[in-house]
Amino acid sequence: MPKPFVLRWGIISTGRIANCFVTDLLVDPETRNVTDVAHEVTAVGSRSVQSAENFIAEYAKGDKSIKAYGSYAGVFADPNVDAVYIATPHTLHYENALDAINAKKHVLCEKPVTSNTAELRSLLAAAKEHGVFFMEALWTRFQPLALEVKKISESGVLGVPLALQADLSVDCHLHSLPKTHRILDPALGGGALLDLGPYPLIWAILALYEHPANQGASPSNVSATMLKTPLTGVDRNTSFTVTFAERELAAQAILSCNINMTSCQPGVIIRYEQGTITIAAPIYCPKSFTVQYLEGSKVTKEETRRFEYVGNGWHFQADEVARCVRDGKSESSLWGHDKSLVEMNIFDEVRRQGNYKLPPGVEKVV
Ligand SMILES: NC(=O)C1=CN([C@@H]2O[C@H](COP(=O)(O)OP(=O)(O)OC[C@H]3O[C@@H](n4cnc5c(N)ncnc54)[C@H](OP(=O)(O)O)[C@@H]3O)[C@@H](O)[C@H]2O)C=CC1
Ligand SMILES: O=C1OC[C@@H](O)[C@H](O)[C@H]1O
Repeated sequence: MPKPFVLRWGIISTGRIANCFVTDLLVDPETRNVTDVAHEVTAVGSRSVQSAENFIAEYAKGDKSIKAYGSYAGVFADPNVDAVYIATPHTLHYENALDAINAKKHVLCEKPVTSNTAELRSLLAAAKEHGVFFMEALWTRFQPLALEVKKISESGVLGVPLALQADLSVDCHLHSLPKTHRILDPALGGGALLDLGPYPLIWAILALYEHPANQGASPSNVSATMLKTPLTGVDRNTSFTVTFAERELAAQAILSCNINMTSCQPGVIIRYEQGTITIAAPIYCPKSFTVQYLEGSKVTKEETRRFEYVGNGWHFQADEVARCVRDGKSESSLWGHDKSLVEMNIFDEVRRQGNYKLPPGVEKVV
């Protein structure tokens, strides 16, 4: 068997999601039947070298070959790093990703990719100029369950999609959080929309935006409302509808995200002309979905599919990055630049309608 292409990763920051991502990176790809690509962590950068060292000890089994840096710049300059994974709070993604791109590193950047569309456009231009791969880490889109939902959705067995409802809610226990926590701090892009909004939206993008009948059209309308927490003024409860009606498709997504309650089941309902697909919460990493075939309101058949693998689902996006880098691609065909742009355009509009302005100077490009 030919040797797998090995992507050498540098990790930026040592917080919660960086831990999760590295733990999954170190799962043997053969456990998910992947033999063409593999991953190696070669550097970890933190604001404190002690944190980087602790991170390597705890999450990378103390591997002495991994370099610990007390800055992010050290990782960007390291010749043994091919791709950088950025896991800092939302409003830092732009400057961290730009530094990585300027150092000619491929980039996988956590969601939401930037604070706004203008920052994203600036990053895409820089990635093009430096000839590097760039992708938002919308991990859900690469999970086997999502690939299967897309296949059924576009096979035509249920007809075309008409409507979609999706919610992601997490009880963040707001009153116990310090106001400087990234969920509450407006300077870090706090609130429900930027943190949780990508997940209901990813299902709308998969089922509606990507549907062949939509022919790649951007939404024709976005309507939104926000309730803010009096603690710091960030959005606590956000609802938005996204309409796709520019081409052959005429469908609406009703989406919501909340940071003061837990999710309900099912997390996503996609309604087609002749059936429904319901996806179990949590919608960022669902483990099952059910297809109901309908004749009128009568259910004629029902099938539930369940998914299991070693690890927690963050490794599928890493495999995609490795394949794209190996193949010299500038973007993924599963979650390409156009989809991040659709997302950020929608978020800009939702924040505009919800009158949620980030503090002056937080958005680096406007
Ligand atoms: N895909 C997914 O499932 C998830 C994605 N995320 C995304 O990942 C990003 C990080 O979230 P999460 O890991 O939960 O956050 P954490 O607060 O746990 O970690 C963020 C890390 O960023 C670094 N950092 C740099 N500057 C700052 C600053 N001013 N304030 C706080 N931290 C700073 C710190 O690392 P250091 O000190 O080492 O430099 C810190 O540990 C967010 O954008 C979020 O949307 C989050 C959770 C799940
Ligand atoms: O991406 C995420 O998914 C799970 C949430 O708990 C977390 O806050 C968010 O960043």
